[in-house]
Amino acid sequence: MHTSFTGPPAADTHPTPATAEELERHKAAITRLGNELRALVEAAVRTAATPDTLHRVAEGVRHVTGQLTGRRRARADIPEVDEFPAGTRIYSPVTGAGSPLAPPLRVTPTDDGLIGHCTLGIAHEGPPGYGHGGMSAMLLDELMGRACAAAGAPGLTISLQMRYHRPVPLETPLRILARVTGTDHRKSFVTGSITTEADPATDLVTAEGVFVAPDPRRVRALFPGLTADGDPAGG
Ligand SMILES: CCCCCCCCCCCCCCCC(=O)SCCNC(=O)CCNC(=O)[C@H](O)C(C)(C)COP(=O)(O)OP(=O)(O)OC[C@H]1O[C@@H](n2cnc3c(N)ncnc32)[C@H](O)[C@@H]1OP(=O)(O)O
Repeated sequence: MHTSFTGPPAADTHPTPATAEELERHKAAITRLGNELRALVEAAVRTAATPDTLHRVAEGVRHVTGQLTGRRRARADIPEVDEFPAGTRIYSPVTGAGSPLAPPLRVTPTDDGLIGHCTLGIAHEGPPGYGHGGMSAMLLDELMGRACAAAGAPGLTISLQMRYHRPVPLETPLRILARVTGTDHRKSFVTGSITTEADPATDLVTAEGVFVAPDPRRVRALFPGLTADGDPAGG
């Protein structure tokens, strides 16, 4: 068992999945809820409904929220369905299928790094019709961090320099690239870019980052949810 929970177990909660099949079922259910929540967020920030309707919907959402607060993971616990640090982070605000905050970014390897695909919605808006600059930074920070992990040196961002060349259009398929360009002991130097799928030659945003693999003696203190061999801890 990987994940620990706080609070009393509720009768309507599923026992912690143990088999690969149960994990897949759990991931599918998390993903389905994430899809519905993303649709709700998008509808909520786009709607022109009346105040009465908004109050009625808010009441319904409060009721739904109450169904998910019985059995919860603690702050530092790593969900059982996750592969930390290089793989699935199902509640990541960038790549997580289960997070209503995530576009989500779909990541695949390239010859020399990673490529990500996503489409930003109106919930990610900065200037009218365009993506928030913080969203661009979040997409790049995540993919650049994942590129370090894919290259065998998972690390945390110590510096991220952003250049915003052109606004990033909403509701337009995007292409995000990340590549490790060099290393120095525990530091990795990484570049990244955002373009549209339709025009991959025109950089909208570029970034340069430095990531540091934490001192191994600090990893347990930083991530108490990991065991000594780097797997999520039991709980
Ligand atoms: C199994 C293990 C997995 C672990 C890896 C998990 C990765 C999981 C990936 C999730 C996917 C990505 C997600 C998106 C990326 C985020 O969003 S990360 C969140 C934002 N970043 C942070 O919160 C990092 C905050 N900073 C820190 O906690 C500490 O600086 C660190 C990164 C743990 C390094 O601490 P440390 O291991 O004690 O390093 P230390 O020995 O002090 O320094 C090593 C070198 O780095 C330099 N350095 C260290 N920190 C800094 C700094 N803040 N500023 C400037 N230079 C610095 C030092 O000067 C030193 O350089 P040299 O003297 O060798 O030239």
